[in-house]
Formats: sequence, structure tokens, C-alpha cells
Amino acid sequence: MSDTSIDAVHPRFAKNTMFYNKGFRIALVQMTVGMDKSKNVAQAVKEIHKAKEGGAHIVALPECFNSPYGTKYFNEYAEEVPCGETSLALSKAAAEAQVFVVGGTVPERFGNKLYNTCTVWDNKGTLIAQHRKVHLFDIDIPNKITFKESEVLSPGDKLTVFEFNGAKIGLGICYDLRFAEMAHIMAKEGCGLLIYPGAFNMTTGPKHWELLGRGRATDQQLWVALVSPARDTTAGYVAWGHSTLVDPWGEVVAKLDEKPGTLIYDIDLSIVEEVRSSIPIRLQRRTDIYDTVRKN
Ligand SMILES: NC(=O)CCC(=O)C(=O)O
Repeated sequence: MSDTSIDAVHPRFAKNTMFYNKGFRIALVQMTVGMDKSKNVAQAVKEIHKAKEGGAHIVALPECFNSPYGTKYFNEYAEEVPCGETSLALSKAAAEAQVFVVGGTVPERFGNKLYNTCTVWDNKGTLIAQHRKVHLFDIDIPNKITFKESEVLSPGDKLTVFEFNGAKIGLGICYDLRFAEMAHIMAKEGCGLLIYPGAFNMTTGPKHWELLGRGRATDQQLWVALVSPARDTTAGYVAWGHSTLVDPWGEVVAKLDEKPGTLIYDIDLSIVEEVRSSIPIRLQRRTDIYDTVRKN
């Protein structure tokens, strides 16, 4: 696929809509994350270049790809956006490989607060979006998993949509996937794809990861990409893996297992319109009796 294919607007759609006749190639990088921050970042950069060789236009990394996932690590690994080591490396990699990079997440330091933050870089290396995880992962499943991000992290306070060659793409981070209203608003604002860097665990992963991805795709009639770190059974927090891509029909079109790897797929945004016109739930909502609105 050539880079020019994504600039060709499908004749069925007016200019400025998000639909393209060929789409674009996305790469979901399921990498191993270890204790060594510089090594993690170097690995991510290597995977970005490899994905470019595979023809990718957008490369997405997993949640917490430069740091082990755990509240005790976030302060030590945190850095400022956009001038920290990880930001600089992602910016350079995006520019050199000439791809858009959805930079998974990093622990971000801002003043005296820490956030779980996704940065997005265009193919010139410019920071074009920054999403701070809105819903912090605070759960307690007795004898299985207790996690409390809010012990050290602050929540973001806004939703994030960015543009990729005229197409709108929405961002959420892991636990954000559970909140259907957030996905609904991003869909309402024109997104045809939602990308969620995430690291579900060995309890909720098998139960909910794919189900939630398919749920968001089905109820918003759009593409959903879930990007996890690879599973490391020696880590304090063991990630489920299984990076997954779901189409607007709610079907899983590609997924990885738990091992390191990269999922590469050609996303056709015209399927969004196909599903929405076949099953027109967007026009059938009863906003006279309920509604979902953005406040920030
Ligand atoms: N990192 C996270 O937000 C994990 C979310 C998760 O595992 C869940 O079940 O939700």
C-alpha cells in the first residue's frame, strides 16, 4: 500500500468526511516490558521501524511500555511530556520512519502530579495529542487482584480525539475501555477508530478484554484496536496480552496470543459507513428520553 492511498477520498462521501476508499495500515506492537527503561524505549523504537518496513502508516504501542506496570514504579519512571527521554525518542522515531505513532502510555510527571499518559506523534515527529487516563484502575477482586492506580496517579480530565489524514481517531487507556459513554462521545464526534493501549490482567483479561473491545465496536459501529504488552509471568503484574483488532461489525479480525509480536492490518474505514447505514442505530436513539454529552 502506498502512502498516497490514504489521501484518496471515496467519491461516495463529501470532502472532509473520515471515509477513504482504501484505508490505512495499522501496526499494534505487543512488546515485552522490563525493568530497564532505556531498553524498553529502544525496543519500542526498533518495533516502530520494523512496522514501517511492514508498510504501517500508524504504529500503536501498549500501556506502560517504558516502565513496569505497578504503582510503586510510576514515580521513578515518570517523565515530562514532551521533553522526557521517551517523548524525544518517539518523536525522532516517528519522524525518521515517517509514521504516526500512538505512543502507548508512560507515567507522566506534570508539576507534583503523575498521570498515565498516551502521546501521539505525527509523521514529522510533532506531538499532536496527549491523553491522560480518565478512569483510574481501582479494583478489588478478593483473592485475585487488587490494584489502586489512584494511590499515586491523578486522573485526566478530558477526552481526546486526533486527526490522521482527515480521519478522526479516539483514544482511551485500558480501564477507559469499560466506559461506554466515553466511546459513544468519541463516535459522535466522528471517530471511525478507537485505539486503547491497555494491560488487562490474568483475572479480567480472559473474561472481559475481547468482550469489551467487541462491545465498544458493536455499540459505536467503528473499529477498535486494543494494544497490550506481551505477557511476562515473572513480572509483578502479569498482562493478559492478546492485542486485538475488532471491525465495526463487532468481529475480531485479527488478534495475537500472549507472546511478543506485532499485529498488522489494513483498516478500511468505509466499513464504518456500511454498518451505520445498514443498522441505523445512530439515527434511532431516543435523545428525548436519554442522552450522553461531553463536558470537557
Ligand atoms: N491497566 C488497567 O487499566 C487494567 C484494566 C483492567 O485490567 C480491567 O479489568 O479493567
